[in-house]
Amino acid sequence: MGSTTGSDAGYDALLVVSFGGPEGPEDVMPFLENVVRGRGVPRERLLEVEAHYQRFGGVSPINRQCRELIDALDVDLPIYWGNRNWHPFLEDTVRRMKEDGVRRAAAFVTAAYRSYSSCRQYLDDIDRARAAVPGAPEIVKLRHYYDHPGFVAAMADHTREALATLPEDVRTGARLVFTAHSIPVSMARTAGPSGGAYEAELRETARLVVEQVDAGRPWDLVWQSRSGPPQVPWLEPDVCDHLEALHAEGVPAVTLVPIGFVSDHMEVVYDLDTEAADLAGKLGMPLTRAATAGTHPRFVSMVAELLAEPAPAPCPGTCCPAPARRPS
Ligand SMILES: CC1=C(CCC(=O)O)c2cc3nc(cc4[nH]c(cc5[nH]c(cc1n2)c(C)c5CCC(=O)O)c(CCC(=O)O)c4C)C(CCC(=O)O)=C3C
Ligand SMILES: [Fe+2]
Repeated sequence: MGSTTGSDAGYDALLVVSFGGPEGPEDVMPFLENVVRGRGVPRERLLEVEAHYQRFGGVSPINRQCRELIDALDVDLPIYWGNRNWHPFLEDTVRRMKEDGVRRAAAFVTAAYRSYSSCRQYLDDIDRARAAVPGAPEIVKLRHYYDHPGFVAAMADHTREALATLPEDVRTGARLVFTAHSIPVSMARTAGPSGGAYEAELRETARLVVEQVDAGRPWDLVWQSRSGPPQVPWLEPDVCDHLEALHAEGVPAVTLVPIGFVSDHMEVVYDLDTEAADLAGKLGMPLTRAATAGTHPRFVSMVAELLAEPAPAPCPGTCCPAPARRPS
């Protein structure tokens, strides 16, 4: 396993860590129960989300996207893959890594920004999986890559392509609307080492993308896929409310850029391509959606570049704290 990639930091394997998603109708409810265990998501919300998955035959695009990314990666290390919420589960993968003799793996997490859900929770998942496997390998989480030139270049290319598919007469006036998964306001406040990192990092990535695509074009950052009980405040505005507001202001067209997701998820194919697209149709407002980073060559090469960096310092234990667990 003498490798060029990652040899400085001494890795002998790459572990891709993701959220996981169902791959058939029977998987949907058990998957959702894994996601929301102890998190106080109301039953009605769960049934609503179940229906989104069932519209697509119970299949989320996320696992396929993980497989495609892994196939596209060009690294001189064995690659493993483990998820938080669905097969292949992280714990099973860590067990296999141990059996294969892996000693020190780098973890690439398919979430680019800092928050409890997108950083600390993955660190906790890794710790829990290691604790369940005696002799488990050391696992070093690679750094956050929201502002990495590879991620930015991929999203800039995809944004340019989506703008170019708008009808010509509305293209010049079209607004770029960046979207990310909403999180509770309390979680946003405590994101990162000094708070507010989730929103600040998303804004920075959006700014870098706009700079490459069309500096000076107006853009917004809005939120999608709100969950949780209605009395708990989450980041706003929601993308659909925002589309209505833009339409009322006379904005002639929109290109949505799901900057918060690194590949297609149910949130992208349902909340944007179905719900937001239907709304735009009703409003008579042309809408296109930028592809996620997925297997864009610059995003793929970014992973190898991250592996070649010196091992990052671990997140301070105080950053991105877990929210209080609520019974559902
Ligand atoms: C910040 C963030 C990311 C981005 C970072 C990352 O990528 O990790 C993300 C990704 C994802 N979220 C996903 C799915 C879900 N998220 C939920 C619920 C929640 N998400 C939250 C936050 C985030 N989520 C939060 C604070 C909750 C409330 C409950 C809790 O505190 O955990 C629920 C429950 C039902 C509902 O929607 O209410 C589902 C089904 C999928 C898979 C989709 C697929 O199958 O394609 C992916 C990639
Ligand atoms: Fe963190």
